[in-house]
Amino acid sequence: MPHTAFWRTPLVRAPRDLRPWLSERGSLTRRLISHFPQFSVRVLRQGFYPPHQDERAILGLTNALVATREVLLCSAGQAVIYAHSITQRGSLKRGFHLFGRTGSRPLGALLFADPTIKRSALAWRQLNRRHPLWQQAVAAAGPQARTLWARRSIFYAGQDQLLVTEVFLSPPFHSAP
Ligand SMILES: C=C(O[C@@H]1C=C(C(=O)O)C=C[C@H]1O)C(=O)O
Repeated sequence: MPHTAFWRTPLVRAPRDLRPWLSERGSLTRRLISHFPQFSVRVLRQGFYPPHQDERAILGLTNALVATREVLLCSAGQAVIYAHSITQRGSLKRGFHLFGRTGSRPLGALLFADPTIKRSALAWRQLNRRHPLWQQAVAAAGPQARTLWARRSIFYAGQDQLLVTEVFLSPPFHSAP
């Protein structure tokens, strides 16, 4: 299943101010650093967890646990993005060997520093409270708008794939709940 399955909401539906963020093909981390003061990465969890159902279909996974990294990207201590990234266990020994050792450095800085790593097209959707990513964002960052814009794409290092999903939080990207 392509990563765009169920993630086909046209960008014109997004608030105008949010569109440049949703469509940024360069590093989102870099864009955040240039727009928001005191950028930091708060690692929520990094380890082996079951993938979400749609992630399993996208990466052709079995029920096995996948290497998972969940972070809040913050400005002055305020969460602005919830990011959820997964890759297969074997990829930690190959294309994404740095994934397990990223720590509180932004993953984007590593991905975009390597010219051999390629990125797929971006895909977008609005998440509501039934979606596990909306629930995880709320659990990590506190009350949120009823729907949140999110985007996802796959990074490729040879045969290895890393699926990165970024959820834009409120504030500053959405009005209050
Ligand atoms: C993919 C990027 O990396 C960002 C940083 C992440 C992290 O540190 O885990 C995760 C997703 C992104 O928001 C990027 O900067 O575009």
